[in-house]
Amino acid sequence: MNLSDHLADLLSSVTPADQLAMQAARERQAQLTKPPGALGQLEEISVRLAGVFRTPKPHPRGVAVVVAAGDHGVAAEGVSAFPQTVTPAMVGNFLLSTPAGAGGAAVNAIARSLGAQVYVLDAGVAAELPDHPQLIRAAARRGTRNLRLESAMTREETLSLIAAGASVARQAIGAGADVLIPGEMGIANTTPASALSAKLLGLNPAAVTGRGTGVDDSTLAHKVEVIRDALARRGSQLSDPLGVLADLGGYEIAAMLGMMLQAAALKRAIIVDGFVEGSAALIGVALAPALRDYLFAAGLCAEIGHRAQLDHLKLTPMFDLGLRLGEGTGGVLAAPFLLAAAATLREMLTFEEAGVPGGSEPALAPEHSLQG
Ligand SMILES: O=C(O)c1ccc[n+]([C@@H]2O[C@H](COP(=O)([O-])O)[C@@H](O)[C@H]2O)c1
Ligand SMILES: Cc1cc2nc[nH]c2cc1C
Repeated sequence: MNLSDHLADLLSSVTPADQLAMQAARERQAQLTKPPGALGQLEEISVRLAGVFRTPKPHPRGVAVVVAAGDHGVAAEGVSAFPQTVTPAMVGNFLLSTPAGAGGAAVNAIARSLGAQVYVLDAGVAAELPDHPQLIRAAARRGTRNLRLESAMTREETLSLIAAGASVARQAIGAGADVLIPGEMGIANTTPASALSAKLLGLNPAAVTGRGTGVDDSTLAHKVEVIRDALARRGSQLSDPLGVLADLGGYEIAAMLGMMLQAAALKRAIIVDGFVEGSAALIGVALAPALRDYLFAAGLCAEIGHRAQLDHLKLTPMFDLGLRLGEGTGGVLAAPFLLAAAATLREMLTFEEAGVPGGSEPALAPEHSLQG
């Protein structure tokens, strides 16, 4: 199958969540031993999980994060607080042996603390990466082109990274993941993420461009100008979301999009971590609106454009810890909320089952009805 047929196939497999299972879950939530609504946001999460897993008693088990790494030609414009050499060095860090286990980065430590699997994908790092048995190679090119001046990626490269992301999602799901977290690492990637967000949301670049790794005021102003120039090229049209991604995106963003589409096609829950992940999700819902049913927002991240992304996606963040790291860290932190929400629906007893007074009266069967 060629790559564009592969994408068309994936898009047509992304179908809406199961409304009947959601309705049954809502009814069950109303009978569980707690005041109505007392589990707050966990209740809506549990109902949405019922829709994803197509049962009023969902039982998601494995959690996996895939860290896709890529470099960006636009780094040459001086839009990051860190040099591009940090990207391959961090890929090394994701894979390093440490006394605690594999990987010395935040995502490794957080994933270990919660029992989540970590996969590492070279989506297009600029430097040659040394071989490592756990490194999944998918680079179509060593870093994107400079999006200020030209299209960052070709359509073929974009399709190839979407397919690579889909493939690693199948691998993770095959190994037991029911909750998939796309994560990323790539110096300068908040610039493409901001450019994509400005374009897709129709917002002024200044409204969706933040400090990323922590750029100062003058670098932030320059970053906004770089994004304005990129948009002024008019290299793509909103009616062609794949073209927009190729024009303004990044290889790891395309890979995360592929992961999301594949996980949704296989009816798994997807946690969307931060601002860079959010930009992949915006392309995803433009291509396949039903993708939204499978997305769960982790926390609100510190990038100023994140709120606008989540509003567009109609997703509610689960916490606000001021995270601005990336790597899928917030997504991994959010996973226990999903597992716990599903457990309430699956394992809590109803008022009737537990013999607790105060539940709503079950509807009278017609043969017992006073008028019957
Ligand atoms: O996704 C986010 O919310 C996020 C917010 C701020 C920074 N990051 C990470 O920081 C890097 C991009 O920042 P920058 O300043 O180089 O564009 C990249 O490696 C991302 O993983 C990620
Ligand atoms: C050290 C470092 C680690 C990161 N992880 C994700 N983005 C990052 C950016 C930097 C600079």
